[in-house]
Amino acid sequence: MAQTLAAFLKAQSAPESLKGLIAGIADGCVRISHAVRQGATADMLGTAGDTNVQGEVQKTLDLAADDIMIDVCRAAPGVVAAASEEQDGIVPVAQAGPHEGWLVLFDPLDGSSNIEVNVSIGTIFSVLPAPMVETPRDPVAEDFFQPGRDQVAAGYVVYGPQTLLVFTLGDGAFGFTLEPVSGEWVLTHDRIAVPAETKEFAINASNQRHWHEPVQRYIADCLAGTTGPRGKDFNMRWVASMVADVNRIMMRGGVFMYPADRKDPSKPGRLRLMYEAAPMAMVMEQAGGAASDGTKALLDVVPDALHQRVPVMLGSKAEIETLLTYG
Ligand SMILES: O=P(O)(O)OC[C@H]1O[C@](O)(COP(=O)(O)O)[C@@H](O)[C@@H]1O
Ligand SMILES: [Mg+2]
Ligand SMILES: [Mg+2]
Repeated sequence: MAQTLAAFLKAQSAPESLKGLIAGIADGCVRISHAVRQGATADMLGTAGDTNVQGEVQKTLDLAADDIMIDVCRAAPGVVAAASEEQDGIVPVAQAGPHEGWLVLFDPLDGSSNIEVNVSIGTIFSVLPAPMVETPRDPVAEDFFQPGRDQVAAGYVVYGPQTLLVFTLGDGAFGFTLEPVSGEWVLTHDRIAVPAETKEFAINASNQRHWHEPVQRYIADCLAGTTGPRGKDFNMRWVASMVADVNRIMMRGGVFMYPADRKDPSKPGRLRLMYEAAPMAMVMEQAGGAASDGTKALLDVVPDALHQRVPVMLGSKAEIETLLTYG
């Protein structure tokens, strides 16, 4: 009998409140998965009529998933505050004090453009330590401005043909599949190891004319295949849900890129550092892969805004090293 998430968490040496939080997030994602599967039968498709702080149209499912994740944070032990793609500011839950506590960040529904077309979507989460302060005080946004390296846990769920939870507590990355009959998460991917070499890349090629020169050269060399300097044929995949693209790379290797480009010089890349890039980078590193913003490890980027964007290059270690030699 495969190990359940509950049994796995029990065996981990992490603080009890952190394990309780992960169990709560997993339960919350089961609820989100039900909402995803209801689709049009429960009016779960379509827009909610509002925009988020980034000017993106919010979908019904974005908001339903956000409500569930905020509920999880309010109910879980030790959570001091939460932050979400769908919330302008932080959501205070408790006071920071002279005790251990957690700050939770999430992208409640990743890949929203795929909701109506029934393509895999997901949830991404990150857990940071709350500051320990002698005199209890309300949490503030600045408490969250810690590099990804400080994360105590990170992970994602893919709502695809299977519902899969992949997470790390800082000692390896593990995958649990939601067993549809029992409703249990069971360990199906023990200590995931991303192949170091690859012949597969993922990038939104419609942005090609906006890319900077090093990315242009790297992709041109991949496309040249056996006739080019790389001497091998590459394949290309782009789901447009980061969770699905990165999960594919976790399972069979590859490179995922959303680089900075010239499309909108005010935006250094499309993906958000704190609830998309940093948690995926931690999971990727814990599985033996690599993650960079093009100049340094993604986990070393220190945020100064909740919704800040960052260039992302992550995946198979040797291929990321090759990509970085392009400048
Ligand atoms: O529209 P594009 O350029 O294909 O961008 C796709 C990227 O945008 C995202 O959908 C952003 O996520 P949200 O749906 O949470 O806003 C990523 O999952 C994905 O990698
Ligand atoms: Mg997203
Ligand atoms: Mg989202």
